[in-house]
Amino acid sequence: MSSGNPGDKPIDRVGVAVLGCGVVGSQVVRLLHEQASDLAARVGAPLELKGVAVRRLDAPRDVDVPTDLLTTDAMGLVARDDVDLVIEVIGGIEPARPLILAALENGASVVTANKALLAEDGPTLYEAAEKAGRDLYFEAAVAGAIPILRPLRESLSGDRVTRVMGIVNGTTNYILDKMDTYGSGFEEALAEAQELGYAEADPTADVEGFDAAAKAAILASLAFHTRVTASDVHREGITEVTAGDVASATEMGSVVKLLAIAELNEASSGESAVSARVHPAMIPRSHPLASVREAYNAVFVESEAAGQLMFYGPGAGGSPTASAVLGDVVTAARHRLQGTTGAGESSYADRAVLPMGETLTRYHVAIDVDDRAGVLAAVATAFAEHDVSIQTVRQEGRGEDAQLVVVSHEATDAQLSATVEHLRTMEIVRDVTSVMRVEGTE
Ligand SMILES: NC(=O)C1=CN([C@@H]2O[C@H](COP(=O)(O)OP(=O)(O)OC[C@H]3O[C@@H](n4cnc5c(N)ncnc54)[C@H](O)[C@@H]3O)[C@@H](O)[C@H]2O)C=CC1
Ligand SMILES: N[C@@H](CC=O)C(=O)O
Ligand code: NA
Repeated sequence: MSSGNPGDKPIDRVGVAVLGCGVVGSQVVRLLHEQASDLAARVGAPLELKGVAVRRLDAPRDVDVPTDLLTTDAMGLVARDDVDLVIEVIGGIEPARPLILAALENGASVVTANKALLAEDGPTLYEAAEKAGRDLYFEAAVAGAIPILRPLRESLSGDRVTRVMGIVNGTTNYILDKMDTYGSGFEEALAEAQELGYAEADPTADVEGFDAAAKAAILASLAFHTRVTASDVHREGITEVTAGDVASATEMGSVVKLLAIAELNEASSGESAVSARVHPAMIPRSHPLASVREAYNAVFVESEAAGQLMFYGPGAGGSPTASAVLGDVVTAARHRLQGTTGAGESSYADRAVLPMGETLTRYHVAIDVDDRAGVLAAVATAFAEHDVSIQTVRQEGRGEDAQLVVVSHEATDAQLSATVEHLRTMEIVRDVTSVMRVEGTE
């Protein structure tokens, strides 16, 4: 805890502005109203809603807002002297960034759910908060309602986190779960996820892995006390995942999940470096993350002293996300009343980010081959030429339908992808039908 701004005048109520009244904003406004007396008791003073900035005054919304509180002038609302706390739930980079910066400059604390902005330009915002002596909280930005950032920032700050692996995008988990459980098509499952309010305004952010990559950057920064931005994160989405991949995973007793992984590795220099990546992977059905269904999220944290911890819950949707926002609001409002701030950003470690090619991983490769003598040996030789050791090989079918399914031991991603390229050029290989990383096994 540090002192807020020495020039602050004491306040006996906390003026709140909400920017954006969509899926999340409408639920924040609802809870501010419905839980007003509990929130006041927890904060120690009433939270007074001063205004709600919207794009269109006459748009339909999921909450009734008194018309005198609605405004289309978000910047004007943020500039008001009676606004002590700004909740930004517009999303995206502009105009969220200038609004948050203006709020902090004007002496308001900020609570945001905006992972895209934090992962792109977090340091600018952290510095502005530090300079203003105000809080900047963003628990809702990663894994919705699940308390994960505060545990990393506070509860685990006495431990040494070594790995964070999670399902942090509800939309893609919903789609993969529907493909796995009901054999649903991709488009149909995405439309359902949009209907349920899980998807981003542009669902490309979900299905191409941008949203999960932003969250991976935030998780890596907090877990390893360093600065990782979204552009440092290796990113692959789920648009290339086929029904064949899902079936191949089922054959293996596994399931396909979009994973966000942040871990401490050793760089070629010998220094410790951060690996941050988002990609689909096969995990065994016995792994705790395999049972994460629908739009639920879960984050698996490994640390030196605590061992393994798992955080699980609703990762998307208006009401769950509003729960995380309100938790931050209570803390920031309390600090504002007490004239203090919480622990700020901790990025003392300044670690390098490991390129994906140097990251150790494992591959599952399904190959259609000619069923004749020497095929298995030729495939094994291709793996050996790239110094990749094979853990298991399974042959399925015969003749025209022969297929080899190979699971490798750990190797660098560069070695593994070179092996796959090599296989594609071999005369006995008719097609490489499924390539996927494998996680969650020894
Ligand atoms: N929907 C979800 O499940 C979750 C969303 N988030 C994050 O919460 C934020 C909000 O997301 P949603 O509510 O889902 O998006 P949304 O698109 O439903 O809501 C955003 C609202 O902001 C309004 N808006 C746009 N420009 C504005 C402006 N200049 N002034 C005032 N209002 C403006 C839009 O009209 C819209 O109603 C995003 O950062 C998102 O990434 C985080 C966790 C979960
Ligand atoms: N679009 C996101 C919303 C929460 O962050 C998701 O699907 O998880
Ligand atoms: Na969260």
